[in-house]
Amino acid sequence: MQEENLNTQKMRSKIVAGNWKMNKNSAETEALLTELAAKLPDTQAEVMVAPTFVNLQSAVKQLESSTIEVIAQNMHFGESGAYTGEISADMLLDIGIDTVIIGHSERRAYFGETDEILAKKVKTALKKNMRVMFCFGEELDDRKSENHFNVVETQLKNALFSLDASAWTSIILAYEPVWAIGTGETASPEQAQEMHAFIRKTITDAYDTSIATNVSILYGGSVKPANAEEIFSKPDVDGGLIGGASLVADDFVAIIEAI
Ligand SMILES: O=C[C@H](O)COP(=O)(O)O
Repeated sequence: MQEENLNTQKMRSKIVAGNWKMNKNSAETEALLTELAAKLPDTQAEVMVAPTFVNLQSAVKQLESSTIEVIAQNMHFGESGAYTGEISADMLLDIGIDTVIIGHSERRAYFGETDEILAKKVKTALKKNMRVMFCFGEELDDRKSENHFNVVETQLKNALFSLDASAWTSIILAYEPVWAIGTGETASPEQAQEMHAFIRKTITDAYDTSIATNVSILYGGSVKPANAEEIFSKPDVDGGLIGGASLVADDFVAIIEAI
């Protein structure tokens, strides 16, 4: 059993991703990427950054010779057409981006993205052979009423559980309890581990153990240099999706070092 755990641990990637949200103009983006590339520690983890749409293309060019991957914060489910203000999967691919965040709680809360919309986005991204970093997580009321496991299970089921088993090699999960995002509140390492283990069990029930053990599950929500190591030490936590702390090179580097 111990041997099996070691093997399965090796098979899934460790990932640290920085979601810059609506921060950093072009000069600031270039400066932060320059600093990050210079300070990037030796790591087995995949390191990703998600600048704003307008700076994606220059970021890709700037990081051409770096191992840091540039990813997108969002995309539309349509392939092209009359969707004013939106960006398609093909447009991202065209500038060298093949990983996209889908389902961030801010997209759900402020832009009305429902499970149904997210399921369509996931489907389009996978059809285009993109990798999806799918975000989900409960709100404070769900946690208080101890409904958090049900909420998370429903979010996964609605957006992901109709996918073919083969699609799961292109899925990264990011569990982000909404009450811990940008609030300074963090789920305790034990709360994170408890939920991540539940997520793996839910995937095992819906698919099988192999898919569940091979999918990377990141934790997001006020990860900082001070708490990263303890959170990342939990067996079912495979890294983090970092907001605020990814905007400061030294903090992001310290979080990468913690994995
Ligand atoms: O996408 C990142 C998450 O929303 C976490 O943000 P935060 O680290 O600022 O809490």
